[in-house]
Amino acid sequence: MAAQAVLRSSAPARLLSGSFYIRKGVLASWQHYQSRRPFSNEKVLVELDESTVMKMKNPPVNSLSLDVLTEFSISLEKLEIDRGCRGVILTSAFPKIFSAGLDITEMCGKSAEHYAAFWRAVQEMWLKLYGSNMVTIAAINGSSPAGGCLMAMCCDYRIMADNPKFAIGLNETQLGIVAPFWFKETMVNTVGNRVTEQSLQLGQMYPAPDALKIGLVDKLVTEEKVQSTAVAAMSQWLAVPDHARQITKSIMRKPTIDNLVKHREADINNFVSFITKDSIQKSLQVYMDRLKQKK
Ligand SMILES: CCCCCCCCCCC/C=C/C(=O)SCCNC(=O)CCNC(=O)[C@H](O)C(C)(C)COP(=O)(O)OP(=O)(O)OC[C@H]1O[C@@H](n2cnc3c(N)ncnc32)[C@H](O)[C@@H]1OP(=O)(O)O
Repeated sequence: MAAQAVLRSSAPARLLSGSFYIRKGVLASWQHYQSRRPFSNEKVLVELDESTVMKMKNPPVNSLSLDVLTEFSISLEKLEIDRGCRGVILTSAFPKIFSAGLDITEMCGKSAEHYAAFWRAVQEMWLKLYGSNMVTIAAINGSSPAGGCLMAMCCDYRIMADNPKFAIGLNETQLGIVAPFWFKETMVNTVGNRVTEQSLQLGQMYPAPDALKIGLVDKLVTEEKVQSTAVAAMSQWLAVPDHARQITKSIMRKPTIDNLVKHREADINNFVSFITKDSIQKSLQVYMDRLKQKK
């Protein structure tokens, strides 16, 4: 129930409305006490050290299941209303994988109701992360296809491990599926229209050095330095006055966020009717089989 309540709230209220600050003020004292402690969730760890760090921990590859997405949105919401938290670093608890993207098993052989709930959770994660008032920095310590790339692109700044074996991109067409309009818009806002058009059609995954070249990530450092570099970048971003940075972020992102909010239900219906097609189910199954056979 709690998860559903959070999933129904909408992120733009955080980024775009003044009422957020009133709410923050009222709740500040107990929340400050509550949320300065690390949260012990199962699949999304929140560590409150030098910087606040959210670590995805869903073995083996941090696929984004309904559970993970729900836990992620709840954790981010908690941080969002915590006056003591102005920025968050998003990373993976596992070396070599940031996130394998959406959990393909959530999109195979399930009911239409399940697909609708799953897609709502994907949307909610995006609304909360893309619409966050906090400074968000992705510490990409491994590969990051599709939904993993989307999460990274939602952040304000991206640091990736400098290893050509790690790749990032929206590879949906390689699975026989289509990146929805708001994935596309997030990528356009990150790397521009031409690169997005080509990347999406080809389902292109970019090894880290190429990702830097096209601006999909902002900085490459050695694997060991990804997190410390994120902490250093965070202090730089936090040196800017919050109100000015937040309003600027809102000006940049509001049209994209509004577009999904406006078409949210239609987008869920589109997803359900797309994913329930026999041909799409077959494509996903073939892709999963191939993944399993590659060993
Ligand atoms: C009109 C238009 C309407 C549009 C409507 C919308 C249409 C739908 C939009 C859907 C958008 C989808 C977004 C996505 O994110 S889809 C997911 C894409 N992800 C991938 O392609 C990644 C696949 N995985 C990999 O490439 C590798 O696993 C990876 C590089 C991440 C790691 O490699 P590694 O060698 O370390 O690990 P394995 O490959 O051996 O994998 C270990 C086990 O994990 C399973 N696995 C991997 N990825 C996933 C996944 N995404 N979901 C579920 N399970 C996954 C893999 O099968 C292995 O399992 P077993 O150990 O059981 O074999």
